[in-house]
Amino acid sequence: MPRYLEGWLADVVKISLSRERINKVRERPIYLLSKFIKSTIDKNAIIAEFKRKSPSGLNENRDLEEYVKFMEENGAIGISVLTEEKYFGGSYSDLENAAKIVKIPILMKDFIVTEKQIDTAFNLGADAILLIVKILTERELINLYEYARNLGLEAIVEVTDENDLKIALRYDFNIIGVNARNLSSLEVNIRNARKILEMIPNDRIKIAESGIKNKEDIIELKKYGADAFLIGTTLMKDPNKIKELI
Ligand SMILES: O=C(O)c1ccccc1NCC(=O)[C@H](O)[C@H](O)COP(=O)(O)O
Repeated sequence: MPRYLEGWLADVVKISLSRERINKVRERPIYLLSKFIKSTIDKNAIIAEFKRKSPSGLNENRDLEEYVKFMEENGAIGISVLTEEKYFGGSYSDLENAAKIVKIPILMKDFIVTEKQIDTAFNLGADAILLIVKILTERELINLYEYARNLGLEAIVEVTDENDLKIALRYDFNIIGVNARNLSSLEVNIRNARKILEMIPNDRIKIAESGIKNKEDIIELKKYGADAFLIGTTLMKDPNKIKELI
């Protein structure tokens, strides 16, 4: 059973626990996110996120196919697709549709607490999944990580504070996401994210997530060790921004 949670997080985990596995034969090769990030030298490694709405108040209904195609054509090295339905307006069909279009890594962005969700990610063509330290027990985190790796998927292990990071660094998770957004209060604290980034050893791939608005934010986060940048709201509001952020 995931960790004790309150409010919307408890609700979103309860929904995750009951989501059905989608049984479908995977139709695309696996594109390793770690490889794409490590081989990005001449530009910023941007993972462009598709999310229609969010608890923080985003509400942007764009054409998914157009968005993901545009991001790939303009240099994004990955796509994050929200598949959580209630709070983010996402769906498994969004993931399936994105997988038919792009030839760059796709992250299934959801609140993953079951193996069924990881099976669905693999079957629908995702290349990576998100494992959020804040909502999982350590045993669940390890088990789900190994389950994903056994399918050939990579996992971004997401931390939001020093306690989460202390847990994540006990294991050899090779991709760590630092979310500047507090998942309960929704407050975005870039300063805190920079402090967490600095605490991560350089043998891990570090992804800065949330609150990235402009090139200055990227330059600053790079100074603190970020290798890649997961950007949703800024790009959903104005996809052309990718041209100045890349
Ligand atoms: O986006 C939200 O409002 C949100 C609220 C609570 C938990 C997670 C949330 N979003 C998921 C994410 O981590 C972000 O979508 C992602 O990091 C991109 O953030 P942003 O560029 O600030 O949209």
